[in-house]
Amino acid sequence: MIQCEELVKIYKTDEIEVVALKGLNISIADGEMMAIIGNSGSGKSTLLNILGGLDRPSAGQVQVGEWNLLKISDEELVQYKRKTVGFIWQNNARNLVPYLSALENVEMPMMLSGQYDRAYAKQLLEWVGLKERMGNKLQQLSGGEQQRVAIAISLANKPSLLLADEPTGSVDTKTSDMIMDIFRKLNQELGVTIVIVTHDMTLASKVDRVVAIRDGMTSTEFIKRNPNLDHIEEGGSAGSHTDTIQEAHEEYVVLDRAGRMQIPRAYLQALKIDNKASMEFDGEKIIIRPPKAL
Ligand SMILES: Nc1ncnc2c1ncn2[C@@H]1O[C@H](COP(=O)(O)OP(=O)(O)OP(=O)(O)O)[C@@H](O)[C@H]1O
Repeated sequence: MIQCEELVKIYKTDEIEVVALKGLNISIADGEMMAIIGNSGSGKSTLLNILGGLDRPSAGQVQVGEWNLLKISDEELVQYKRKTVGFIWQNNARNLVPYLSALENVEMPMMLSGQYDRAYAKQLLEWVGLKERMGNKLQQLSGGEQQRVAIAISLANKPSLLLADEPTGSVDTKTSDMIMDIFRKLNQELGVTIVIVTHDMTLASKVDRVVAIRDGMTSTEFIKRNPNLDHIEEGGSAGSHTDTIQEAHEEYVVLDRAGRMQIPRAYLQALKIDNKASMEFDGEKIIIRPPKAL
């Protein structure tokens, strides 16, 4: 579904240039539900905004389904945003209207795109557990309920890709679990591809694949050892909220096509490796050491 190669994003202001993505590679399969983690400023939102068509890449390749987002025209981009992609933010105040009901909020984007369908709007609100509250005005709903309205809105145009930037950032654990359950249901029953950007490791540990971004590039990847654990967890007999990524997932370092990889700064500092290292292949493994003293 998504293929990014050597993706670069440069923000230019009057004085400075910020290189937010520095040749990022990532591919995400059709129907996958995965998470992206990384420190503040590592480029997560920049990547998500590019994938959502909210921002233009500076160089590299980025393909989402049939769309080449580097070459896409402005008119096509409007179509892309309407038809292919749905977006959920941490703070949804900007795309919810407080004096309209939950149902009206979901119907509005449908009207704007000429695909008005009240029955479907109701069905979406039922999906997110708001059947009884759909007539309530947004301002009468709790933060977690509003977030679920936002999820229903993001699905109003039947997107095949759902992008969520810190979707559980401002809700409690119970609502966060509920939102993850909704995502899983959407993913499994409707086949929507879901990409979640998060700081929340508990949430990240619930998806099959987690990709870490460091300094504008993908650095490590965590793959769940037993993808079936989630289903057991739903029944309440396995898994727990204290699951960390390390417990449930195997960690791999990401290599790009040219064989480049990122070595964590902490390792380099511990070994006092600065701008070069010695590398040795012993037939089984590769050993990286500080350079020999000359
Ligand atoms: N519109 C912009 N203009 C200039 N620089 C920007 C802009 N947006 C982001 N940046 C810079 O690009 C880099 C990556 O930012 P980004 O928001 O993608 O990080 P992030 O990983 O999502 O961080 P956070 O977890 O704090 O949201 C940062 O150095 C940021 O300051």
